[in-house]
Amino acid sequence: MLTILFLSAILLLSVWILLEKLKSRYFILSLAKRVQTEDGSPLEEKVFVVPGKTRFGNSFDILQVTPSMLFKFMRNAHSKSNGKSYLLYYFFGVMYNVVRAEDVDEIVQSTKLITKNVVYDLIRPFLGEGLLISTDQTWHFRRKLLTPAFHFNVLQNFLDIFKEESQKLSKVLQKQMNVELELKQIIPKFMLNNICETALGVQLDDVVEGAQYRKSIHAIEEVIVERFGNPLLYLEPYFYLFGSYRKHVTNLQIAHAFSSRIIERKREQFKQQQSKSVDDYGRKKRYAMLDTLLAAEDDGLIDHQGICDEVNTFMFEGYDTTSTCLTFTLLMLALHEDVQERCFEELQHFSNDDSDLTVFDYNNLTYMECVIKESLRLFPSVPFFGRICTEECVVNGLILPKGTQINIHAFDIMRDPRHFPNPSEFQPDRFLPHNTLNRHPFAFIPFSAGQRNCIGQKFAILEIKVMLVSVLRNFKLLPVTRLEDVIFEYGLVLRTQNSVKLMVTSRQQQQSRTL
Ligand code: HEM
Repeated sequence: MLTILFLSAILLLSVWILLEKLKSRYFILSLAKRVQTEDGSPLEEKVFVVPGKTRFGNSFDILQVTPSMLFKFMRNAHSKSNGKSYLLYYFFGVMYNVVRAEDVDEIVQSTKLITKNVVYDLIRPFLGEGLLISTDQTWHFRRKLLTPAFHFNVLQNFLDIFKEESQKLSKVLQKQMNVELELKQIIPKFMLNNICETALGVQLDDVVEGAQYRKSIHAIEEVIVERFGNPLLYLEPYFYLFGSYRKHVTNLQIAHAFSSRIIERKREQFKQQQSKSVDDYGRKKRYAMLDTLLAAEDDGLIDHQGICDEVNTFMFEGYDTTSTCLTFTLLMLALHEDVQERCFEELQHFSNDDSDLTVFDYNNLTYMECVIKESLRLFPSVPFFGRICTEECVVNGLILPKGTQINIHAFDIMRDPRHFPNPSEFQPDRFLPHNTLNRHPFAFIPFSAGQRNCIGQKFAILEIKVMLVSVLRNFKLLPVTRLEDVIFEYGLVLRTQNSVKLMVTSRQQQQSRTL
């Protein structure tokens, strides 16, 4: 009897020791491997582990949440972390959330960490293996192929198109002076026209077509966000049975049919112009984005599906991000009359006729650029971006198990008071050249950083400047939406639950009234 008791005690002790050992390596109830520190120091010294609501880690913390609840959940986790980057444990894996500029460096500079994480799997049916989502050789090859399509010389050719659209925008505003304007009903149309006519080289003369595309993108986004907030919907069969599967498929068809029609139209034009692959001086022509892809197709370097994926990626990336940026910049200008006036004054140093302005003139609008950057700092169109560890990797002194999801929260990083004192205040002067000298290189990352940074950032800044110049010359912006009433939410880009509104009034009338 004694022997049996003794043996049972030994067995229990062994099981207990084994479990303790396992517990230090694995989060048993989450079926996930734990993050360890490289130097064996306590994990809490390097990173904050967000306590879960149940014994299963954070697996049940964000089931069936709305996009705004999810946004709030992440901000709450950040506020609890005391400025440290933080870990969330889910079933089968861990998520490393980066909220410090100092922690960004090793991730974006790593040649191993270029694969996007599970969030992007939800976008894959829409954008396929386009530049945003693809990885390894496909990504390397396409990035190299498309980089020249964003060369300065190519951007220069886009200037007239941007100016034309900015004038169209001003005409629309002219008809709606002194009434409340909902910016999302106005801005996106012109930004979609811009990307279609520049990068893709096709004019959107059919207005209904563009409107339908924008509606379909919105519907696709709604479904993606619904899945994003409920991990069960990541599972295809569950999504098929209980999610908005039909809505997803119908709208994908509309969006893909739209981009296919654009490719077909351009293919016709391209065949006719193709005979001339050098310019008048005998130099190899630099093509805009879709021409580059069609030329590569001729050389057997990309297939039709590849072109579709890239066109979808560029149309989406090139229109929703810039619409969001312009919307928030206009809002901030309306709310800060002094900043608006300084921008207007800066314009007085340039020709009064927009058609005379060159790319160099737009580059020299230093203060306006500060305003755009400060708006992007506070309201980054892409509030976070992700990577996955395709193998175990050491980052910032942490051993991240294979499969770790990494999210870099630009939204939090760019509101870090160590790099931006009084971070909630709108202070464009922070970006004047002498004020940026000693700033951490990854404190301001609205376009991401490293090799997977935004290929279209120069395009975006030029485009937004051209639109702003035309608006500010003609109108004074007056506030309607107050910042304290804005409720942020996650979408494919940063969204607000309520509409962003402002009013415009004629600048000439205003001036004659004050004289
Ligand atoms: C204010 C406007 C914009 C912002 C804030 C922005 C931001 C970003 C960010 C943060 C990324 C990295 C995303 C990630 O890693 O998940 C990115 C990537 C990308 N952006 Fe932009 N973007 C803007 C405008 C544009 C425009 C105008 C275009 C095209 C004309 C464009 C095309 C792309 C593409 C193709 C990628 C993927 C690049 C790669 O992985 O190689 N973006 N952008």
